[in-house]
Amino acid sequence: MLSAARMSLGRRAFSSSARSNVHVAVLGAAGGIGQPLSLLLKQNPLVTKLTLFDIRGSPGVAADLSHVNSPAEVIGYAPEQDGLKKALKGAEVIIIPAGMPRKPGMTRDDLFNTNASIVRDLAAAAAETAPNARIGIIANPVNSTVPIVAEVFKKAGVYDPKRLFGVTTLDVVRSSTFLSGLAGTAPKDTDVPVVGGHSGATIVPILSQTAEGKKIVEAGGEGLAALVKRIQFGGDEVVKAKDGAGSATLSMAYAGAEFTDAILRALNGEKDVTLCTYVESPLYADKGVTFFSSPVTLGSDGTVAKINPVGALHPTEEKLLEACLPDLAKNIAAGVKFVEANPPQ
Ligand SMILES: NC(=O)C1=CN([C@@H]2O[C@H](COP(=O)(O)OP(=O)(O)OC[C@H]3O[C@@H](n4cnc5c(N)ncnc54)[C@H](O)[C@@H]3O)[C@@H](O)[C@H]2O)C=CC1
Ligand SMILES: O=C([O-])CC(=O)C(=O)O
Repeated sequence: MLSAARMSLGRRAFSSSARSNVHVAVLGAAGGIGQPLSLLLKQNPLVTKLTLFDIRGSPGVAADLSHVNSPAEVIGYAPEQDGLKKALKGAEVIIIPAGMPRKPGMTRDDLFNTNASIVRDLAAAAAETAPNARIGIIANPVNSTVPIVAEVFKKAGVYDPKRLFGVTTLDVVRSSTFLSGLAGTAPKDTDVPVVGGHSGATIVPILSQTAEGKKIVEAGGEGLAALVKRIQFGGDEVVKAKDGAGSATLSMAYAGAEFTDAILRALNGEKDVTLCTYVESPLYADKGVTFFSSPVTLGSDGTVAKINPVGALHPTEEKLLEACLPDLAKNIAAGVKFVEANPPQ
């Protein structure tokens, strides 16, 4: 079993010996997630340069953020005059929240038609201009958009699976919040690994691997079912409450900042930084699930060093995992097929 530090939540270790040259690019920076995420990254002392790109509004967001008195230089680029390339040039970490959010009644897969091509085109630009960057994909449906980026990078001949991540941190954040709320524990001490993918039944919280969660799993019944459902459908809860105005933005920005911070900390020399993230994975590849989220340990270059297995599961969690795999395999295949049929121009 892995240590409780696996999700790295609430454990910001800002070192005074921070590497002084980490350039982070945010694509989709003027959106509901992009703006607060960029604000949180501007506050991170491990970031020294922050470039913001969006099809609209990023120069304004950058001007605003540049008045915050933290070290990171912030520059916003519009699509004109090769703005995307300029935003990507020299980027070591690229975070992509560009894309349409859900409205009530939609599934994440309903976003595929719009977001697949947005992510494909941004990935093609990244493959050309910043092929060695670490890339975190927030845009939904994550289960498919991450394989899309992989296929685009393969076509460009620059794919390194160790550098590509799907951001599933919000599922870990939600699990920590919901479980600690029930157990009366401190959220920062309540780390729940969440494995699988990022939509409905593909989200598999492993509650039994925490002391508080184990009690709930062993008690079973409606209490367990309600907690698992809330974690798996936390996104729907926000979509419904926002009533047509989008999906989770602030909690996602927080989660995206935590995800990015994990990469920055690994780059800054912190050892054994481990977090659940959706990566190309051998764990269930024999079932067609070539991408899977499990606890991943980062190396000193902020890339995947070790993909850890899911660990011991309670029988109810084994069932959740069984239900996850076929859906995930379909979502991955859809992403691969999309790039085959619609290669980047
Ligand atoms: N991974 C996760 O856990 C989560 C993922 N999401 C997803 O994140 C995405 C963004 O959500 P929001 O920020 O709420 O949406 P939003 O609509 O507020 O912002 C999206 C931004 O992307 C920009 N954009 C669109 N096409 C672009 C392109 N080709 N290049 C650059 N920028 C482009 C838009 O101009 C807009 O500013 C959605 O797909 C949503 O489903 C949302 C919450 C959690
Ligand atoms: O639910 C959505 O569409 C946005 C999302 O991925 C989440 O909040 O987990």
